[in-house]
Amino acid sequence: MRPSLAEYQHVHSGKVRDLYAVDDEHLLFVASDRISAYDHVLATPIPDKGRVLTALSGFFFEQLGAASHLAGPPDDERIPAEVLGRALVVRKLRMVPVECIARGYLTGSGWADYQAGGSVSGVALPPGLAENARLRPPIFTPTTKAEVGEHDESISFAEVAEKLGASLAEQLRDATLRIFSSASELVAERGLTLVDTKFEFGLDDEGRLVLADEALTPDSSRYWPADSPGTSLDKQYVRNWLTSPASGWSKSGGQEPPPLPAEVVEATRRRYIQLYEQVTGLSFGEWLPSGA
Ligand SMILES: N#Cc1c(N)ncnc1-c1cnn(Cc2cccc(F)c2)c1
Repeated sequence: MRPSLAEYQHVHSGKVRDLYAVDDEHLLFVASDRISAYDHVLATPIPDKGRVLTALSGFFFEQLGAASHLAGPPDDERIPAEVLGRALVVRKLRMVPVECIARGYLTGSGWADYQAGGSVSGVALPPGLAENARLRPPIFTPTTKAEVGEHDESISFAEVAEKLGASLAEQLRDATLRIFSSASELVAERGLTLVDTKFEFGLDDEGRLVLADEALTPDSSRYWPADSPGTSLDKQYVRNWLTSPASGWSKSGGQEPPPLPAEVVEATRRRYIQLYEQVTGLSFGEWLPSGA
């Protein structure tokens, strides 16, 4: 008999994820169907988003072979029925207070930083690069972990080393770039470009570095179709509608975004499922709960 979610102590809620204590050594990492856009958590959930992102994390935790915080299978008996398929049991770690970002392309905030100063998180880049330019080799561009409502701020590798010590800083950089490169190769074989990603790491009781949080989901990463650089795969329908006259909303108006039309919700749901099936080669219809 599975426990109910109410039996677990709520630990933390982010914009789209929730964390509960299972016992002294384990947490329940829950992905919601909430979606954020333009720094707002939208009023309209995307059905199956939490299940898709959990299935993707589980896939990469298994495929990449890196030491991860995963502490049980997707149908672990400790997972309550109401979140089965969108929750994982994970080991409790001492979390490293740095967001570990790898970039294979110059886009998003990296492009903005480059335009402003010719570098990203202290990594100097050649002049004259265009937006979406490929970065060979990929670069490590860490940020702080901002408080709720604040934005993460770029920090240099030297600042990470000053904050955490040179050895741990080097481990974070090496692990981030190694896992990013492995995942990039894997998804490239499936017609996708992994543009950038944010990893979070923790330390276990023996002081070993362990991959935590979510892994290579569209919430922590950018993916492009390999033949269409710059095309967001998951939130394009939402962003296009929100910034179209049809929504009656303005990014700069200070208002909460309006609810999404059903067709935008369904198109976005299908995009998430399509990304999962393209990355994994598996049918999302086989993912939990399937009468588990
Ligand atoms: N992963 C992980 C993890 C771990 N394995 N051990 C200890 N702490 C964490 C942990 C603490 N905060 N977060 C971010 C986060 C995730 C999910 C939902 C939220 F609200 C917030 C992660």
